[in-house]
Amino acid sequence: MAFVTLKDVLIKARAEHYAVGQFNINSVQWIEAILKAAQLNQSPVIVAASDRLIDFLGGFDWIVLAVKETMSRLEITVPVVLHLDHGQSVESCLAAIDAGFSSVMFDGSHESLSDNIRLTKIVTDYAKKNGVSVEAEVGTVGGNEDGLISGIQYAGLADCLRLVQETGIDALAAALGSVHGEYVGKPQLGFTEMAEIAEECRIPLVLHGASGIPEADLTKAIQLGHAKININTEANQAWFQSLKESLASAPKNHEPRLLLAPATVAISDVVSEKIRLFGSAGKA
Ligand SMILES: O=C(O)C[C@@H](O)[C@H](O)C(=O)COP(=O)(O)O
Ligand SMILES: [Zn+2]
Repeated sequence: MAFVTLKDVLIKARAEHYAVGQFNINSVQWIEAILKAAQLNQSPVIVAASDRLIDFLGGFDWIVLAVKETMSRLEITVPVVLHLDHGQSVESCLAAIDAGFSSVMFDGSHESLSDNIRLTKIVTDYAKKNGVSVEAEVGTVGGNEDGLISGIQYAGLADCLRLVQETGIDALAAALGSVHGEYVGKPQLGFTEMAEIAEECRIPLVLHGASGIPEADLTKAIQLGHAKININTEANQAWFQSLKESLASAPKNHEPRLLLAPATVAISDVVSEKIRLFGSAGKA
């Protein structure tokens, strides 16, 4: 079964005010867990590999093969996007496209706006020729380093408009106060700016760093135009918690399958919960 693109799933999601979840893979276990949850809930899904983990995961070709094989083995019928998350260079994005990813994010958020636009445009030109969708970012999503939140830089409307209009991207990650990893304190999302950017840019918005954001804020973000929501940390925390419980309950067990099978179910449960919250269940 072929992968679909962000455009295939996000335009409908934005129009009908739900969001499609992006769930990151951290090993083959995650692939199975995410696909099973999407199929169970009859939801479109975005399976993402973060650029920083491509080598750890076995490389672009292996990831494409592994996701396709798992879809076939599990008889997955729901729409699946295979997305490169936080592509760190033009070269990475082109390599992902050549390997068969159906979508890429070019993360030029640390570049000047003009370089971000210039590099994103190289990616969109190549992606369009290959029928692949592109996400790009303006502003900076914060990070949690040793319990300190830093690096949040809110996206401005004028910058968002330029990036969208000058590159032809399919989805826009406008950083509006969210943070990758665990939050310290309450997230401060810029809802006023969000409404304005969604209204003016007219393309689906992407929310990075969605783990730990209260449900009401996520629902509001969806109503205001977010059609793609990224979750990684909460699935990893569920995996870790399950693994700790397995180790504690049978400390002499060294059989990986017995330790990891419950953890796969724990990931799946988080994905199912998010799919229902985002309103994409039954939208496949
Ligand atoms: O950790 C990664 O490399 C992927 C994440 O940045 C992902 O794009 C994301 O935004 C998820 O955020 P989280 O749920 O706060 O981990
Ligand atoms: Zn992210």
